[in-house]
Amino acid sequence: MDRYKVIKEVGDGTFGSVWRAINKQTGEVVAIKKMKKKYYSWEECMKLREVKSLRRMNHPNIVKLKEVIREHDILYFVMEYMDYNLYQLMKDRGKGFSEAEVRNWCYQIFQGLAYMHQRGFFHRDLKPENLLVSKTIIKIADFGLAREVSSLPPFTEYVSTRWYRAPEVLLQSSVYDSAVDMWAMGAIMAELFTLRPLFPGSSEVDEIHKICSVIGSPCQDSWAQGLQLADAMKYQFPEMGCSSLSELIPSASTDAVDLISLLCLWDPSKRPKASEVLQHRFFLPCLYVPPTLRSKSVGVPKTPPSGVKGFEGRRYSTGGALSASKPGSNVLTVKPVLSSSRTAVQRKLQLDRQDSRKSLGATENNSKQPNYRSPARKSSGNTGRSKNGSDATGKGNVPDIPSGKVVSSVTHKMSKVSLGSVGTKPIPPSPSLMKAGGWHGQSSDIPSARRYTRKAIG
Ligand SMILES: Nc1ncnc2c1ncn2[C@@H]1O[C@H](COP(=O)(O)OP(=O)(O)OP(=O)(O)O)[C@@H](O)[C@H]1O
Repeated sequence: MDRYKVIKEVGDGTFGSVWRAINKQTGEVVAIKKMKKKYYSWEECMKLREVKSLRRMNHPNIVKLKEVIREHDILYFVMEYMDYNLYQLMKDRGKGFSEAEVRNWCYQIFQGLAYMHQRGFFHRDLKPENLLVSKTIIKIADFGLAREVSSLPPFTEYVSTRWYRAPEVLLQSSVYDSAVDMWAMGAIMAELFTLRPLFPGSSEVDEIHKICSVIGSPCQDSWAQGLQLADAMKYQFPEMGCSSLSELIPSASTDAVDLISLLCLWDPSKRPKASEVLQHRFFLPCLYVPPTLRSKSVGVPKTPPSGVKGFEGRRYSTGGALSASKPGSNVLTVKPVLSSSRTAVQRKLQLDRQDSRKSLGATENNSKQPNYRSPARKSSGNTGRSKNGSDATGKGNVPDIPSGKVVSSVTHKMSKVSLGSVGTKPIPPSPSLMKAGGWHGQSSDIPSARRYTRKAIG
C-alpha cells in the first residue's frame, strides 16, 4: 500500500470503505476499497465473489479491478476511479433525466450486463449506488454479491437491495438467474426519469404490495410459478389492478414505458435478456456501436426474439477479453488476457457476509431497516439509505433510525462522499457529451412535487 497516497474517503459501504488515492509511481488516480472484514490467507481472498467475478471482467462498462492487495490481514481492492455514483447524480438534480440521457446511461449498462451475463455471472445487487459515472461513461460496480450462473442453487444467503429486488427473490425462490438484474434495471430506468424509486417498499411485504400496485397482481397467466411460491410460504398476493406506467413516468416515451414494463414482468422467464434489450426500439437512436462490440460473441442470440413487441431486428453483441491474475505474495495484479481457461477460480465462496436472509411477513426484522417515507404514495412504510447514501438493502446491518435522524445522518454521510472539494456539488455530465446514443428523445420537466427526495429520506 506504500505505493499509494490516500486522498479521501469517497464511499462507505456495507463491506468496505472506498478511498480515492494516487499511485505515487504513475500518478494514476485510483479507488481503493478497504474491506472491513479481516482476511487471514490469500486463499480466503481468492474465494471472494468480488475477486472471482471482477477479475474476469474486461468491459468498458464494468469497473476495472486493477489489483488486490492483502497487507496485515487487511484486503484492499484497487480499482479504476469513478467520479460519482448514479444516486449522487440523481439526488442533486431538480428534474429527471431526459429520455436521451436515460437511453445513454441504460444502453451502456445493458452492454455491461450483456457481457457479464454471457460470461456466466449475474450481479444481483444493481442499484443506483452501484452504477458509477465519470463524465459520460457509466460502469457497473460492486460485485460483492455477483454469482456464477453455473453455481448450484439453492441461493440462500442472497439479500439484495429491497427496492430493486426481483419478485422471485422476494418470494424466496431458491432458483433464479440473470433476470433479477433485468428487474432491477427496469426499476432503475423508471427512477432515472422520475427521480423516485418505482417500488419503494418499506418491508418485503410492502415491497410486493408496491409492485402489485404498479404492475397489477400476478395471475396464472402472468406468473403461475409465483403463485406456487406464494402458496408455499402461505402468502397471499393483494388483489390489485395495474397502474398506468405512462402516468407514473410521464416524461417517458411509449418505447421507454414498453421496455420498463418488459423488464418488470412478474415472470423472470418472460423478461428480455440484456442482449435482447439492446435491440429494443427504445435503443434505436443508439446508432453508433463501437467496432469492439460488433463482433460475434458467444451466447448472444443470433436473432431478436421473434414477434416480441418493441424489439427490432438489429443485432448487437459485446466483446472483450477475460482477465488473468498473477498472484504475488501480497498483491494480485489483474491483467487482460486472451483465454478464459487461465483465470478460473472456481471454489465456492465461504465468506460469511453476516447476511441473514429476510423473509416475508412476520419474520422480517424491520428493526434492521431504516425509515423511509415514500413521497409518491404517502406510504407510512420504512426503508431508506445509509452510509454512502445507499441502503434499503435489507442486508441486515443497517440500524433502524427515526426518520429525523436519517435526514441528518444521510446528509452528513453524503457530504462525506461528495467528491472534489468539500461542499462542491457533483456536476452532472453534459448531455451533449453523451456517446452511446442519439438525441432524439424528448426532455420533459418533472413537476416539482415529484422531485427526487431520497436525500431527505435516509
Ligand atoms: N471505483 C470506484 N470509484 C469511485 N467510487 C467508488 C468506486 N467503487 C465504489 N465507490 C463508491 O463507494 C461506494 C461503496 O462501494 P461498494 O458498493 O463497492 O461497497 P460495498 O461495501 O459493497 O457497498 P454496499 O453496501 O452497497 O454493498 C459506492 O456506492 C461508490 O459511491
